[in-house]
Amino acid sequence: MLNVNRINLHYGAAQALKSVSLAAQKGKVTTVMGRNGVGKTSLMRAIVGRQGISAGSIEWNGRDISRFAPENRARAGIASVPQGREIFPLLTVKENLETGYARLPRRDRHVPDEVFELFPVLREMMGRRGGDLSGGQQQQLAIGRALVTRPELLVLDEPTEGIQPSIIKDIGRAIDFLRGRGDMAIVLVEQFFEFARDLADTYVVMDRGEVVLSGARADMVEADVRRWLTV
Ligand SMILES: Nc1ncnc2c1ncn2[C@@H]1O[C@H](COP(=O)(O)OP(=O)(O)OP(=O)(O)O)[C@@H](O)[C@H]1O
Repeated sequence: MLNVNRINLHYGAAQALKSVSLAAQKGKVTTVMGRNGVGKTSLMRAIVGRQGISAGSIEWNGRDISRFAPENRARAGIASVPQGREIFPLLTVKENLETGYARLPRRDRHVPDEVFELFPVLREMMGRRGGDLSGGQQQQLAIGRALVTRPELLVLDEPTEGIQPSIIKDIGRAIDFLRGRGDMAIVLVEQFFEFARDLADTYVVMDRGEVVLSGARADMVEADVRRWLTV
């Protein structure tokens, strides 16, 4: 279980997160919604260790990982699909997937079958360069690369951004499948409201660095959430 407890995050003097709390459980999807620039990516970066926090704590499976370096969080089972995907354009699809091997014992250094079951296009494209894939295929590759590390916490930052509807559906199905396996906690940052709503077990809405609404999807009042999302 992930517990983010009242964290602050600063960029120099500018405060991007103010006392933000969030929980994520295995077998559940926690969605983070909010307009551009409200701090969603900063929260993701804090969870995976790419940005330090200035107050509060981040606990994963009962351990305080607030001061862990990103590679130690990865070793503890945390993987992310960053905004903009960050795949390696000059490496092939196969090589991109293999970059996930670094933290795995030798016997686990293979791509799990489920990656190709969820995203068959990756098998067809194994020899192609990452940079030659469409945006949607790159997003599938970024998710596949995260799954290679067999994460127990998967953090996805706006996976539908700039992606065509058919691939958005595939990504939604993949997230739903991974949730159903029950052994992975999923944090989904998403601005596409319907996509976020349909996948959420619990949700938080952020505005100006703070959580302004949160709860179970079953109790969500859509109009209240939408009010925070419209400009
Ligand atoms: N590296 C940085 N240095 C300084 N300020 C930053 C940095 N990264 C983000 N910010 C600022 O922190 C605030 C939160 O940004 P963040 O990217 O976390 O928001 P976001 O909700 O993810 O937005 P988007 O949906 O556009 O990705 C913004 O005001 C942004 O300008």
